[in-house]
Amino acid sequence: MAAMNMIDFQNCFIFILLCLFSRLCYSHFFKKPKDPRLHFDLPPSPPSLPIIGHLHLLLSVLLHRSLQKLSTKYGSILYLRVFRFPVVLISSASIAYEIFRAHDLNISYRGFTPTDDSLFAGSFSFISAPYGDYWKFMKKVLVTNVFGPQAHEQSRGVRADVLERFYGNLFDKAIKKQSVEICAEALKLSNSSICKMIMGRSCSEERFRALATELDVLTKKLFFANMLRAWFKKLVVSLFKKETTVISYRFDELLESILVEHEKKLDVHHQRTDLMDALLAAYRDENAEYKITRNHIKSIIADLLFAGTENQVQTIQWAMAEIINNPNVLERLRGEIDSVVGKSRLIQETDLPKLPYLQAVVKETIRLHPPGPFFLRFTKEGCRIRGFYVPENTSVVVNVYAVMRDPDAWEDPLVFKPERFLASSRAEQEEERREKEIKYLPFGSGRRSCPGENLAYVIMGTAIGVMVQGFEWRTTEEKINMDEAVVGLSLTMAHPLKIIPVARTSNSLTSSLQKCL
Ligand code: HEM
Repeated sequence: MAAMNMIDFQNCFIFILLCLFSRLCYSHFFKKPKDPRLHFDLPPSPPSLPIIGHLHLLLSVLLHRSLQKLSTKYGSILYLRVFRFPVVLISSASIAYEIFRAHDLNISYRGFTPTDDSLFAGSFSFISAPYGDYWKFMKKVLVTNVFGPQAHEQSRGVRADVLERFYGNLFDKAIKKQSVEICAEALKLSNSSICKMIMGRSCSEERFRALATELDVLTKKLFFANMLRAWFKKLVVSLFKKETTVISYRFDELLESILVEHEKKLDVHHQRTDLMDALLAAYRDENAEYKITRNHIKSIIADLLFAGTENQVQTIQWAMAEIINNPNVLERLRGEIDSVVGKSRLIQETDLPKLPYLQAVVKETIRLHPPGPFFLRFTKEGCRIRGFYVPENTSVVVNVYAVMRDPDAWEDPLVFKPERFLASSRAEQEEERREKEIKYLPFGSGRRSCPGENLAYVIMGTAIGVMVQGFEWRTTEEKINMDEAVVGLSLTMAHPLKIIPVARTSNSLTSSLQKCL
């Protein structure tokens, strides 16, 4: 009898558990939330599936293209639902302009859930930080020590050195008649420039590349997790916690040793020479505006390495592919460089203002092939965009790829046409600046836009300039295959560019560069 009672009790307990579980599932997945459309005028929405909403539309390898097709069919502002979590997708230049004009502060947060002790997307990260005291303090430190005009001027020699080595490597390969993997060479250049500017030394590219690739993939997962909310988001993020911790630990190990080196150097020489020194000084300053920790220092360095390297690598690769596929562009570009710089010394940063066509080639490359095809923000409060209501805590995804191929904003949007960025008169330049603000968003917009834009133009411009000035390029195919692939969140070439340099001069141009510096 006792045993029977026990079984009854167990069954009853299981039954109650099942009821509770079904109720939870029902209320989470099936019960309709109070339909906000009854109260608000939400943006249009494509047909969705039960439970998952529009999730199936986001499961695409070339997501930027699937979303672009979706917006062509249903509209430039769309309301999507991932389970019950709202996402607003923006795909036109004019709407993107409107949200940054009218709602910049409201969407100045990326909505990342801090993964506590991690250097990435954690509570120490500058990129993930909400717009507030920490972000403002760090932005000031970054402008003073890396991105501002004075800091830029001071680090010019470092970049010239790296550029010279970049040319030297290519020249070496040309002599040995070896092919060049553009991504690998561009990574050395980009990584060394950024590392030397912020830490006064370079890091091992192999080690960095391995970490950056892992991090890129992880970021994609966190990016999607961040479109979700509350406990569900925490659950998804916790699934990647181990991965995040492992990558973070490896970066931490690398950066802690460099930090210790800097501490020793500062104790002996008392002289600040790079960003890490400035951050250490702030860390030791009792009266600093914001009290930062060692983790803040390592996290911002990791942020800069991550945000500043791969984007440039991909742009340099796409630019060379476009230049080789468009012989008329190559001819005009080389003509401009030869006439301004000549053939006896290597191009340098200070030549760039006199090379408008080179600048236009870089801009047009990023327009057609933005390395980050979309970026994510979060609404803090409900707001109206184009007359539609966008509720609070909605993920706002701007499809930059679609915006910069928007046929309403760009003439021949699919054609590689650097001339579109050439402005002859001052009035035209002003017009171009205004237009650019509206429809050219590869670096984002508003207060959370990319602080590295000018620096990136200089590093990429001189790198592309060197490749065009110093070498002819041979390929095995008649036309370079421009198919796209996405690695992590970066838009890259499906068939990495491998080309053979032939030096245009029998002697290296670098010794003459040294005389100029
Ligand atoms: C081709 C080169 C680059 C591209 C296309 C690019 C693009 C972007 C984009 C789209 C954003 C997000 C903007 C937004 O949310 O509105 C961003 C943010 C950021 N980028 Fe870049 N970037 C490039 C190079 C760099 C470089 C060289 C650095 C630094 C060394 C850098 C550092 C950052 C940082 C720190 C942020 C976060 C800003 C914040 O949260 O306030 N980027 N970048």
